[in-house]
Amino acid sequence: MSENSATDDNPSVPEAPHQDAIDFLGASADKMIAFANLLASQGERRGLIGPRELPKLWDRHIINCASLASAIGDVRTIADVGSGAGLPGIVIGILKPQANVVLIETMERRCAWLSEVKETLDLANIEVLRGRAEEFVGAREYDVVTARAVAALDKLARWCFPLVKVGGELVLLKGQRAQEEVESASKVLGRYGARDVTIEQRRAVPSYSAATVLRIRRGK
Ligand SMILES: C[S@@+](CC[C@H](N)C(=O)[O-])C[C@H]1O[C@@H](n2cnc3c(N)ncnc32)[C@H](O)[C@@H]1O
Repeated sequence: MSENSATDDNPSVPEAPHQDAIDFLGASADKMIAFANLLASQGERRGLIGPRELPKLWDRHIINCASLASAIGDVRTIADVGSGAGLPGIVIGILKPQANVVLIETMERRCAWLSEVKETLDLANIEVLRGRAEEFVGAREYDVVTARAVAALDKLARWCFPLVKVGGELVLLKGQRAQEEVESASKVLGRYGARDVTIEQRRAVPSYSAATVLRIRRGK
């Protein structure tokens, strides 16, 4: 287990996760720390994460995504659209080894990164698909589709709802304007019979920040 701590001299060393994070992660802790360390050592050079984000890697990124993962029940199939550095897709894949987690990402070099992380951490439940979410419509449907920082909700719903099974859910990390986004996207949400819309401040680990999680169920 890593004993690293962030220092001004070496910003590529992430802070060590708090003890309550280790407790929350349980059997997933070693792989999550290994993922954080990969991001810290390669993320900036590979254009995945800004240098100023590194000291906040656990709070703003890993635990933020873990809070979203904690909103997802025991489902079999999950797709994360626009995974980028693996946020939240890799975090979900580590926390939910029983689920098949598909990472849909359009940029080739980000897909290369995601595939390397999958191999390095031996994440057999993760699959990386290169392309835009819209290109995969009709191929498969998922119990849950997730996304963080990819697009505004009206666009995201158009791309992602066709990938969600009827009765399944979109589970999104959003900002403070989540409610406004829901109102602006009402037309497209109506097209997919959206129901059970909830916006929740979710904090998987008490000593870290809460995440704004928006959930919308697909109707008929
Ligand atoms: C701002 S980054 C966010 C990455 C990551 N979700 C995060 O929170 O750090 C947005 C990512 O979405 C990808 N992307 C944008 N539109 C997409 C689409 N239609 N289908 C799949 N990926 C998309 C981009 O290539 C980029 O990697």
